[in-house]
Amino acid sequence: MRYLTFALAKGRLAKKTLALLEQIGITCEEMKDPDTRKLIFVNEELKMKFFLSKATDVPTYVEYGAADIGVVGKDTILEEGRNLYEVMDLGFGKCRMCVCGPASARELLKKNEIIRVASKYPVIAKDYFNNRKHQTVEIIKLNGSVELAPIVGLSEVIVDIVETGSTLRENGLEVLEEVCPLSARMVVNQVSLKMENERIHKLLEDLNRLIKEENK
Ligand SMILES: Nc1ncnc2c1ncn2[C@@H]1O[C@H](COP(=O)(O)OP(=O)(O)OP(=O)(O)O)[C@@H](O)[C@H]1O
Ligand SMILES: O=P(O)(O)OC[C@H]1O[C@H](OP(=O)(O)OP(=O)(O)O)[C@H](O)[C@@H]1O
Repeated sequence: MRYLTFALAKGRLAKKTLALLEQIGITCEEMKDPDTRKLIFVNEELKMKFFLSKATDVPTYVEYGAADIGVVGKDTILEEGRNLYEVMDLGFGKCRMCVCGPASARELLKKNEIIRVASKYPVIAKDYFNNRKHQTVEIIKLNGSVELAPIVGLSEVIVDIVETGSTLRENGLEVLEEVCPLSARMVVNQVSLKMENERIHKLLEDLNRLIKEENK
């Protein structure tokens, strides 16, 4: 039997991803060691391999088949635009992609004026405003602390993730429009879904059952 390889996003989603897999009997003890510098972990019994990578790289590993299965946020899937199958909403890591800014920016969005939009997610931001043909926007790519942009005058608004809303509140900003809801998703390589159909379907069935029970 060949190994089934999982690419998991490190960071915020990692802990819950590992906990979810553990609940359906997919474990890898070695991976839990916080001091390990190892990058890939093997469960010989299950014939499975696991690695954690930067979230934005998960869709790349899965598209090329270096991983059969990936777990990553919907935001990353949309931004990376890779060829893969999104097979399941895992129901954790819930947040929203929003257009945010100071309350005064509301008027600019209504008036269809030219606006500058700062974001870590230039593709999502561009797609969102492209659908509004009447508004011209300049997208400015940032790599973090995006809320700074309207405060220091880099942009009028931002497109960013909002979870609790604390970052916005503490910086005098608010949600102006919602782009889409987000959560962690399972993605599968297109060839693997055919070649490893049985094993992947069993995994999806187990996860579905678990998620349904948890939501009861
Ligand atoms: N409050 C939140 N802020 C950001 N991402 C969140 C939040 N809640 C859930 N998520 C999910 O977690 C993922 C981000 O995880 P993480 O914060 O580890 O990465 P990151 O900050 O984008 O990475 P990096 O620090 O490498 O830029 C997002 O892709 C999103 O799907
Ligand atoms: O609504 P909240 O609960 O405040 O969460 C949202 C904030 O968290 C994320 O930033 P992160 O901590 O990943 O830092 P970054 O901005 O440097 O990416 C996101 O980009 C928002 O800034």
